[in-house]
Amino acid sequence: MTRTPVNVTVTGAAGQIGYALLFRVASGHLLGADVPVRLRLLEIPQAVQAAEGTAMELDDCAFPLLSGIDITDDANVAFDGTNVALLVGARPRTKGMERGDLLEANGGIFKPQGKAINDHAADDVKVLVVGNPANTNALIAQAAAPDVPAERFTAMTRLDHNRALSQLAKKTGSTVADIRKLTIWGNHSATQYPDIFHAEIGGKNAAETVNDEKWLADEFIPTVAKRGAAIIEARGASSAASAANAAIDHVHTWVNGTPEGDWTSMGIPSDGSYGVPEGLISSFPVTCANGSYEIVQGLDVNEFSRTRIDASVRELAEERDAVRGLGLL
Ligand SMILES: NC(=O)c1ccc[n+]([C@@H]2O[C@H](COP(=O)([O-])OP(=O)(O)OC[C@H]3O[C@@H](n4cnc5c(N)ncnc54)[C@H](O)[C@@H]3O)[C@@H](O)[C@H]2O)c1
Ligand SMILES: O=C(O)C[C@H](O)C(=O)O
Repeated sequence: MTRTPVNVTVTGAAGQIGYALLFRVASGHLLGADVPVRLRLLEIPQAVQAAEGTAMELDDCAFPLLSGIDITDDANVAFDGTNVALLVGARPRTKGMERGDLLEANGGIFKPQGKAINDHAADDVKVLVVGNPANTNALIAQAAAPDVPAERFTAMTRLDHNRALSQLAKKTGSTVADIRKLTIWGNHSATQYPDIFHAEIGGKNAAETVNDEKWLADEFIPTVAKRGAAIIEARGASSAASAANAAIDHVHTWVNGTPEGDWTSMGIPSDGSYGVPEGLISSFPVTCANGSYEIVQGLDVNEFSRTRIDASVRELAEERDAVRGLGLL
């Protein structure tokens, strides 16, 4: 193998999502079937041994693209030279909690990790925050990394995007492959807004095809927004395989681009577009090309959408103020 391996750091490597994620990173699904990777696994000291067990299994898969695995409990080591950082390690919520309830428990993880990324990561580092509350944790990490361009810090709303695709396909008797230009706006929380007004199904406008505002307001939006809680209720544990899959999708699209005529949803630092205050990490419709993303501009936002986007953005501002109060920003 002649190509230099890409360093991929995964935090929380011994957790549920870590277990579903690492094998796909190592087999080429994250970056491409011709891109060798070196894995850097970060865990808390008590879970290092479990991460070593996973590393043994990774070895046993004999993945041709996997050039090595390092395991550490030191963030400065884990992020040394990292090109892609997947920040998964954080506590998941349990039944009855909202993701925002994790702010205090998890927020403290992301400031030192942001600093370690600032001080040690490769110049081209791309960061995806999965640990909840993902948007605000990404904001904390980004604020602690002033030397890294802010736009490299992103939060995962691709799971919400994928959930919305599936719900819309079911409702309309289409397949997810028929659907384009769906958007998740705002926070990865119960206030998020899955928007089908610009989406297309087989080239036709999705909202017109559905033609059922009651379904949109009372079924589609709450089903997507509360899917995480429904999974916790049913499984007794938060989503893991679908979350890992969405993390793979997020980074793969960021690196390899969105298909012509489509876009995706990513939590990214706002540049003020669509009235979202600059700096908040909010989900937007984006296109990706050449390893960068751009917000899709010029979409007409109707009143139904405006109210919902504003509510979710308000929550993001409140979360930002709360972590500022905790000294994390
Ligand atoms: N954004 C999303 O769409 C989405 C989807 C699913 C889950 N999540 C979130 O992802 C996070 C992880 O979920 P999980 O199911 O894998 O949880 P888990 O409890 O199974 O695993 C978390 C792992 O993180 C480790 N960890 C804790 N603190 C750490 C630190 N400072 N550094 C490194 N590792 C650390 C723990 O030891 C544990 O192994 C949760 O916060 C969950 O809510 C987000
Ligand atoms: O809902 C959760 O707490 C886990 C995750 O964010 C999800 O959306 O499944």
